[in-house]
Amino acid sequence: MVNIQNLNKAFGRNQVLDNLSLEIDQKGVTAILGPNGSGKTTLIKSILGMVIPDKGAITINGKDIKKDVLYRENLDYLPQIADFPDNLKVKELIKMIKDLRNKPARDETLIRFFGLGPFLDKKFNTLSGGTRQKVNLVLAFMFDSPLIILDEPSSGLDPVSLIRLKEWINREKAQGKIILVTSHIMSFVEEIAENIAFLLDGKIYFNGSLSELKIKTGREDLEHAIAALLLENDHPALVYHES
Ligand SMILES: Nc1ncnc2c1ncn2[C@@H]1O[C@H](COP(=O)(O)OP(=O)(O)OP(=O)(O)O)[C@@H](O)[C@H]1O
Repeated sequence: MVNIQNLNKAFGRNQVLDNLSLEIDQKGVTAILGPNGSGKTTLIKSILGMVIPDKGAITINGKDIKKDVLYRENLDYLPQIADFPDNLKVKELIKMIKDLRNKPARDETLIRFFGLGPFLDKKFNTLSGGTRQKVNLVLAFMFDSPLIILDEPSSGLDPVSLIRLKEWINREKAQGKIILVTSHIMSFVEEIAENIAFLLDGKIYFNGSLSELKIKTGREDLEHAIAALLLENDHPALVYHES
């Protein structure tokens, strides 16, 4: 269970997270949604300890993450933009991460699942964007952690790979894991997520099930439900000026 209490984070004068509180105790997928720049990645990185909040507390399974750095042993993360050493082959990269974590890994199963066999001897930085994303997915899923955080996991994937990703996420859900996902692809979110946390202006504007969100906004699909939330709030993300 992830509990976030009164989190504040500013970059200079830009107050990105403004006393944000959120409790994620449901197993399955919670999608963290919000307009560009609303702070989704900042929130995720705060959970990961990669961004240090100005104020507030985060606990995972009741333990304050500031006091227990080992919590990251049981957490896996897919970054929006992965930055790996240049010139490493895919198999060397996977081995490096396995050596660093020193835990049993399901890399072979995942390599087969995402069809990465032919790319193992290629250098990571020479791969196409979608193939790189599949390597990132292998790295994110291979340690079988109970908490998985995926920042834009569908980015760059072709339709077949996207179906595979949804299949894999469903497998993880069936094992009772907590999965946090950000995505701007609402059809993807609608297929995988049970819960929606919607960020606006540094706060959680909506937190509940997908069906509650649709009922609240009177919309049948997530895309229109989100647009209705922004409209309700007269949010600048929906204002278009012709110049
Ligand atoms: N390291 C940083 N230094 C300064 N400003 C930052 C930094 N990281 C994020 N920001 C700012 O914080 C705000 C929120 O950024 P963040 O990446 O968390 O948004 P997001 O909701 O994930 O956006 P997107 O949907 O575009 O990925 C933005 O205005 C961004 O410019």
